[in-house]
Amino acid sequence: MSRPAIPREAERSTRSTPTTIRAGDAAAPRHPYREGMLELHDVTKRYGERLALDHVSFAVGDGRLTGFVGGNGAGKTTTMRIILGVLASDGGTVLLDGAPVGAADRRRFGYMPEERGLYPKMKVLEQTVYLARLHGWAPAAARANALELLERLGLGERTDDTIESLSLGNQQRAQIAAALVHRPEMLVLDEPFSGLDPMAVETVQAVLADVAATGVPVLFSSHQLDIVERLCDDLVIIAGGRIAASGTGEALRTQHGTERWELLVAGDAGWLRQQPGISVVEFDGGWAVFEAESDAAREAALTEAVSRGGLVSFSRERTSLAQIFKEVVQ
Ligand SMILES: Nc1ncnc2c1ncn2[C@@H]1O[C@H](COP(=O)(O)OP(=O)(O)OP(=O)(O)O)[C@@H](O)[C@H]1O
Repeated sequence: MSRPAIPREAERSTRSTPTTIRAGDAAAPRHPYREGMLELHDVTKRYGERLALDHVSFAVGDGRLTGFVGGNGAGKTTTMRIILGVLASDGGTVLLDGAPVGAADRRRFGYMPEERGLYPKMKVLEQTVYLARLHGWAPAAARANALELLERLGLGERTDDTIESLSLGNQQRAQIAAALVHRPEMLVLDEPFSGLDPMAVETVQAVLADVAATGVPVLFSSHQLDIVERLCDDLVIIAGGRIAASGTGEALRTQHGTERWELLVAGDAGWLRQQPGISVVEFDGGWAVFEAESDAAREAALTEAVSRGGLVSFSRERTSLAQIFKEVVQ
């Protein structure tokens, strides 16, 4: 995966970036555009008696948009805070390119926390530039990055407004700009799509896809399964502090999705309910979605539809993430 052509280190101020030595390669300083992945191994976290994370393991590959999905209280925020080092785990490891993630790595991460943290009285551009400067960017480059990003996120007209004067959706866009303005090498976003209107969702999706396309690993949590399904390369599903499933959408479909079939006939498809080995999941007049207990049962249903006449279509339904989610968390 190719990295952006922008010479980031050269554009930064003279503040030096700490050098990390790769495990197993004592002589080589870490390349600023690293390739590799973020990995969690057996990460465990307790809050008093409550076991919030129970041996959580998964990976976020370079250039992969990874959706982190789970119900309320499943452990997403806790996991993200541990990745970012704002919370200590009770066990397990977080690795970047095979080496434990340290403070120097984390300075190159981008993070959008659950509790949004911009200064309400500060102007949008001023705030965004300030955050880039905190990460070591020189003034002119910080301003150029901030302006480009704010424009892209639809805040080009609002750069001189204070954060508190923005609508909640626009504050959210500003928060996303804040997480991205220093061109992070790893991006972690807690619910970046919550509270966004459909146009803003599209804009943010495109921005995140572009960031991932430069080779950055991106992990984001969301309750909006349709967005996750559309956007993600990989998925991690967490339930009750344990990883219930992870992998590409296709792999999860193959492993977990119960096959469903969709039938459309010109008349009424009510007869399908009486078909042996068939269980109707959704029904509306001549349209039905059903599961078949065997290939023979499915073929018999199709034969019956043909013999009754008026068959319009018969196809396999693509398993939705919502369906997989229900299946793996129950
Ligand atoms: N500071 C805390 N003290 C005690 N328990 C906590 C604390 N933070 C989280 N928990 C508990 O740990 C579990 C995981 O919480 P977490 O916030 O990580 O879940 P989540 O998946 O992000 O949920 P949501 O989607 O609702 O934001 C929950 O049972 C929660 O109540």
